[in-house]
Amino acid sequence: MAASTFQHALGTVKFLGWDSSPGSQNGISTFSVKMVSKDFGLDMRLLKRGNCSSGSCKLRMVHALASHSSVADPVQAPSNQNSSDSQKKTNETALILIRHGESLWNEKNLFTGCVDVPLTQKGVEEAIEAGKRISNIPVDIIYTSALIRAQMTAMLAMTQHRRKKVPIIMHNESQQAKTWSQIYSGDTMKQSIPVITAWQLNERMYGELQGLNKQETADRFGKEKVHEWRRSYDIPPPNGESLEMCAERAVAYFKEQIQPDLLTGKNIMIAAHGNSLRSIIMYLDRLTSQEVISLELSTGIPMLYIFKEGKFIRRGSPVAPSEAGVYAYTRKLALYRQKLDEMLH
Ligand SMILES: O=C(O)[C@@H](CO)OP(=O)(O)O
Repeated sequence: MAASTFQHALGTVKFLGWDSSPGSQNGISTFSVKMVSKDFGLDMRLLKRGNCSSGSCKLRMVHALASHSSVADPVQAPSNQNSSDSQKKTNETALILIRHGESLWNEKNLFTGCVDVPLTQKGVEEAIEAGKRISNIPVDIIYTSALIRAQMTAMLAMTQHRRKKVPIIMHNESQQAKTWSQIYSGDTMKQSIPVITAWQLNERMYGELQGLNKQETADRFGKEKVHEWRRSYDIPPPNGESLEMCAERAVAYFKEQIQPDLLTGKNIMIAAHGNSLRSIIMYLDRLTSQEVISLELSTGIPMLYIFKEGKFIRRGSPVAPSEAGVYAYTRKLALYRQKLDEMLH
């Protein structure tokens, strides 16, 4: 039989054909399928025995196998995993945005931009506190920037999550990195959350201000000039990116990579930066370039959105893991939390 592909919610499943191995004896045929999951960057070849002979039967078995190997949460997450037309159907999913905790250069009041600086002790504590606040909200995929302060924040926050899945950074930078970081257990995968890193979510590149002290720069160039560089929409700092330029790549990435995951029912957390998140919030909340100027984000504060019927509904920041308002708002979130309670008691 010619190789055929099958579209599963988790990725593309490719039927590679019948195997002529000893498994095809005694009327039991062996067939081989390959599953390429977008979520896990997974490229897994599986051998499965089956006794089907018709093409449709084979495809059904391939589907069953793909479902078996999926990262679907045994706690019924508020997603449409059981729906065959989940691509089109209306979903209600959670989107958490979190700016990284305080970095060593935040503490020193230095322009940071794309310089890769780690968290301070306070930043570590902020990330853990943020994790407590979202510990009852489902997370299926994590997106972070390529910078360590956002990645540390995401990882530390997930140590507090009640579902206790393991966040795993996907290494797709080369074929070797991909191959060497593969997971070969479906069960282990079910207990994992893919962490996708993307430079497009990086902080706005601050050009020749990177490494300069913010106060000293204001003293030297004037308060107004520095405020214009920091908070105007379309005026870039010397040889750096304006917020508009940062928004072009961050929002394009959100629309092309993250929004399709939300549409297929995935609950997403994005750990990123002051300006890349301001850009994304401008898109989510339909802010004008005037309105975004006054938007300020604190370090380590998670913000929750519900994605429903193609719209982003801002829910603000859960103040505590048990905040009633968040769970009262959506039945699916309340149900998820209830299942966690049942599972953990
Ligand atoms: O230095 C930076 O990279 C950013 C975020 O800390 O600063 P600003 O608040 O000026 O955009």
